[in-house]
Amino acid sequence: MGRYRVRVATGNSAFSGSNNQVQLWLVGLRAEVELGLRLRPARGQMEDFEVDVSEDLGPLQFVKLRKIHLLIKDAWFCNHITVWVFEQSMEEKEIVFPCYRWVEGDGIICLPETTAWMIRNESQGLFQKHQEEELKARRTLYGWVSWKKGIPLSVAAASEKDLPLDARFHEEKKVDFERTRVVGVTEIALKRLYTLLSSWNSLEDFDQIFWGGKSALAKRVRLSWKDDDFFGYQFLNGVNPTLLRKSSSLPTRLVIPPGTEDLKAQLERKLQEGCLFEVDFSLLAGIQANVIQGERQHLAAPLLMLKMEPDGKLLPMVIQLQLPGSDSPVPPLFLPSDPSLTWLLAKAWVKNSDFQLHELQAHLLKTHLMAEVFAVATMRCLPGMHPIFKLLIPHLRYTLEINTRARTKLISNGGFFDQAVNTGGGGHLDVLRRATTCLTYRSLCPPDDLADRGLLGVPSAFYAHDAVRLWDIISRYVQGIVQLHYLEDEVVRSDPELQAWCREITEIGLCKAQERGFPVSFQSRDELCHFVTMCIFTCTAQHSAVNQGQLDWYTWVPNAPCTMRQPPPTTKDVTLEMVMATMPNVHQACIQMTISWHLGRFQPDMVPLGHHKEQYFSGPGPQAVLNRFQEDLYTLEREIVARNESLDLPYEYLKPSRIENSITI
Ligand SMILES: CC/C=C\C/C=C\C[C@@H](/C=C/C=C\C/C=C\C/C=C\CCC(=O)O)OO
Ligand SMILES: [Fe+2]
Repeated sequence: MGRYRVRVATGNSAFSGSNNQVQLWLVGLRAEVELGLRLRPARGQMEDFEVDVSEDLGPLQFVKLRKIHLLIKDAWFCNHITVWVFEQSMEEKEIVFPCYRWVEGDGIICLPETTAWMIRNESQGLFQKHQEEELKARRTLYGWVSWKKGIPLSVAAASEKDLPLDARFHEEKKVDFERTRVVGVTEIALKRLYTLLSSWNSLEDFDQIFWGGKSALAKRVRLSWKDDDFFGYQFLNGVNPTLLRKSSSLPTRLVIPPGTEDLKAQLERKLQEGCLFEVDFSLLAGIQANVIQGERQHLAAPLLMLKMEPDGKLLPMVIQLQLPGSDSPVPPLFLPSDPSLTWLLAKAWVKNSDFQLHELQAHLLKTHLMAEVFAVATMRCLPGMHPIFKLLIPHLRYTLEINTRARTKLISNGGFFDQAVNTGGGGHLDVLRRATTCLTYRSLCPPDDLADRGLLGVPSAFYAHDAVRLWDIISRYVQGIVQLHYLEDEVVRSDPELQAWCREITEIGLCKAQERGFPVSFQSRDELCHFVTMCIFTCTAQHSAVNQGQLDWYTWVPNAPCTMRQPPPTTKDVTLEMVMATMPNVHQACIQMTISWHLGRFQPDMVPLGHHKEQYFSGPGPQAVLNRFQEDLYTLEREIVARNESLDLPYEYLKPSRIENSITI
C-alpha cells in the first residue's frame, strides 16, 4: 500500500500523441493494480498524476499499458513511464520503465523497469516469461530474407511500408527524405533541359551541371582533381580509405614490360624504403558490364602503385588497368610521364573502379548491410530489458528503412545502378557476392584492419588515426556498460539470449561467416566487448567515413565517374574525344550528382554519436559511463579541430560531432 506518482512521457515527433485513451497497471512482485485512469497522451508532453494504492504491491517490476480506441486507432509513441513511490518512513524512490516504441492496436504492452535484467533471477520467473513472450512477438515482426543469394540476409520487407512501425522513419525524417528526392529528380530534369542543346565535348562542359547541392570541398575537387597528389590523397583520406595497403612485395600481377626496367628499379627502391603502397581492384576482374539505353558500358580491374613522400603526400607511380591474361600477357602500364590526357584517363579508370568498390563493398556491404544484420538479430534475439539491446538500439535507428529503400531504389532492377553505373545490370550483385566472400571480422575492426594494411602510424593517414582513436573511445564505453552487467566471464558464457544473438548474426545473418573470423559464441567479456565495439563502430564512425564524402568527392563527376562508356585505353594515344566518349554522359553525370548530394548531405534530424536522448539505462553507473563517453568524444573533437587547422585539406568525416549515431542515410 502507498502513494504513487506516475509520469507518462510521450514522444516529440509529429503524430506521437494519440486521441485514444490509455489504461495503466502497476505490477509488483506481490500484486498488481489497474490505475483506473483514462489518459489521452499529448505529443511531447509529460503528464503526471498521483494514486493511492491499498494493496501491498511489493517492489514494482512492470508497468502494463493498453491503448483503447472507440472508433479510430491512433498510434501513440510512448517514451517512458516513470513512477515515484512514497512508502511509510522511506524516502521517495524513482523507478523508470523505458518504452521508446509505438503503441498500436489494443494489446497490452508490458514495460520492465530498467534494472530488471540484473534482478531477473529473483522475480519468480516473471521477467523470464515476459522476455519469452516479447521475443516471440519480435520474431514474427522481424523476419530474415535472402534478398540475393551470396550476400548477407536482410529484413523481410518488400518495401519500407512493410516494415514494423518501430523501424520506420519518424515523420520529420520521412518528409525530409521525400522532399530531397523530389528536389533531386527535379534538378536532374532541369539540368537535362539546360544542356539539351549544349556541347558535351570538353571536360569543362561538366561545369554546365555543376550547380545545386555541393560542398566547398566539392568546388576544390573541381579545381584540383587532375593533380597527382590530390588523386593519391583520396586513397588515404577520401570517401573510400578502405583499399589502400602498404606493399610487402611487388604484386605478382604487375608484369613489367621490356624497356621499363627503371620503373621496376624505382618500385623496388620504394619497397625497400617502406614507402610503397598499392590499391588493387582485382575484385572487378571479369564482372559483366552494364548496358545503359542500349549502350554497352565498360569495366577495368586496375592496380595502382603509389609512393609515400617524406612530406606525407601519396603520389601515383604506375597504373595497370587490366590483369595480365591470355589476350594481353603484358598489359600496358600508364605513367605520370605519359601524355597528360593519357595519364588523366588512366587515373579516371582507377577512380571509376574505386567508385564501384567504395559504394558496393565499403559503403553498402560493410556498413549498411552489416548494420542490418545487427538490427534484425538484435530484434529477434535480445529482449528490451537486455543490457546489450539497450546499448545497441540507439545505433540501429532508421537503418532497416534506409536499407529497404536502397534495395528498392538504388540496387534494384531499374534503380540507380542500372541507370548510371557500369557495374549495374547485375554486375553489381556479383561484386557484392565477391566482396561478401572476403568480408572478414578483422576488416571491420580498425586496429586489426589498419595493422593488416600497414597504415598504423602513417602521419598523413588521418582516417586511420581518427578511426583508431574512435575505436578506443567506443571500446571504453562498451566495456563500462558490460562490466556493470557481467561481473565475470561466466555470466557471459551462461547468457542464452546473448549467445543466441551471436550465433544468429554469424551463422544466419552473415551466412556462416565463422570461416571469415566471426564468432559463434562469446567466451569472455573481452570477446563480447570487441564484438559490440565493432557493431557500434560500424554503425556510426565507419559509415560516416564512407558516406559523407560522397557530397565532397562525387559531385564533380570527372573525379569519380560512375560509369565508363568506352573500353580502357590500350595505347598511349588518347585524345580529348576519347576521354569525353568514355566519361559519363550528361544524363548519367546528372544522376550521379543528385544521388551523391542526396546521400552525402548532412541529415537535418541527425543525432550525433553518443548523444541519443533515449534513457534505456538508469542509475548512476550507466550514466557515469555515458558521461565519460561524451567527454572522450569531446576531447577527440578538440584534437581533430586543432589538427585540421594546420591542414590544407582538413579531414572532417570522423569528427564526433559529424558522426551520426546510427545509419540513417
Ligand atoms: C550511390 C549509392 C550507391 C550505393 C549504395 C550505398 C549505400 C546505400 C545508401 C543508401 C541509400 C538509400 C536510399 C536511396 C534512395 C533513393 C535515392 C534517392 C533518389 C533517387 C532518385 C529517385 O528517387 O528516383 O547509403 O547512403
Ligand atoms: Fe549510407
